[in-house]
Amino acid sequence: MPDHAARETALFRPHARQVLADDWAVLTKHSFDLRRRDGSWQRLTRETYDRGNAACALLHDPARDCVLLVRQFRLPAFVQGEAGPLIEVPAGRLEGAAAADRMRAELEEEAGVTVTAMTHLFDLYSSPGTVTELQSYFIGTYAPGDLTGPGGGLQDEGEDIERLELPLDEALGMIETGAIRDAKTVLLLQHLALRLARSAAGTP
Ligand SMILES: Nc1nc2c(ncn2[C@@H]2O[C@H](COP(=O)(O)OP(=O)(O)O[C@H]3O[C@H](CO)[C@@H](O)[C@H](O)[C@@H]3O)[C@@H](O)[C@H]2O)c(=O)[nH]1
Ligand SMILES: [Mg+2]
Repeated sequence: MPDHAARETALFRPHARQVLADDWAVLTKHSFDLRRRDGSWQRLTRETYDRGNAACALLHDPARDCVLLVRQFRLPAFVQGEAGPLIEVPAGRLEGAAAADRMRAELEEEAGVTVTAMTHLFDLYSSPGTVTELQSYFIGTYAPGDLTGPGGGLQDEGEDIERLELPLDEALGMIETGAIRDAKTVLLLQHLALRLARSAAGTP
């Protein structure tokens, strides 16, 4: 990733940087001057957590009107009080690869699906107050014959991922009850519902 935090702009003047942790991801404390809207400069410190960029994808089977999701244990959600594993769309870190290529590989690894038709929607910040991550969102279709592998994730990386196929309406209902509360998953399910409603109404 280019080092934009070292760059002086009309808004931002870097002052000092300290790496607080450099292990799984990099936690950095930045000191910088920020130009306020009245033209004055203010010295600030902020921390960034850099775990690279990521991609996520929602696959829909139009014939059965169901979606392909995964369920896995997430420690940060458990720390927050989540009782069990989280239901999510397949997703993964890019590790330097192109987003579409990495996403196809993640779909194989996590959900055992070989995807043919997939469209890039947009790139969104996951949590821009803290995390540098930009996440590429994809949507696509699949059929039962595309479920060619076992999925499950990489055991030697500690992954134990369950594949779920749910009717779209049931998945949308699970957002209302709180059974699905991973933000990227909610966003993609609602995006799909909106797309299908617009296409049924003949709206482009
Ligand atoms: N050793 C170690 N491994 C970690 C750590 N954090 C995560 N891992 C492991 O690293 C792997 C990363 O798997 P990916 O599939 O590449 O990423 P992801 O965790 O699914 O990330 C996606 O989903 C997250 C949850 O919604 C998102 O936060 C993230 O942005 C991304 O979309 C997983 O095996 C995970 O357990 C850590 O601190 N240390
Ligand atoms: Mg993953």
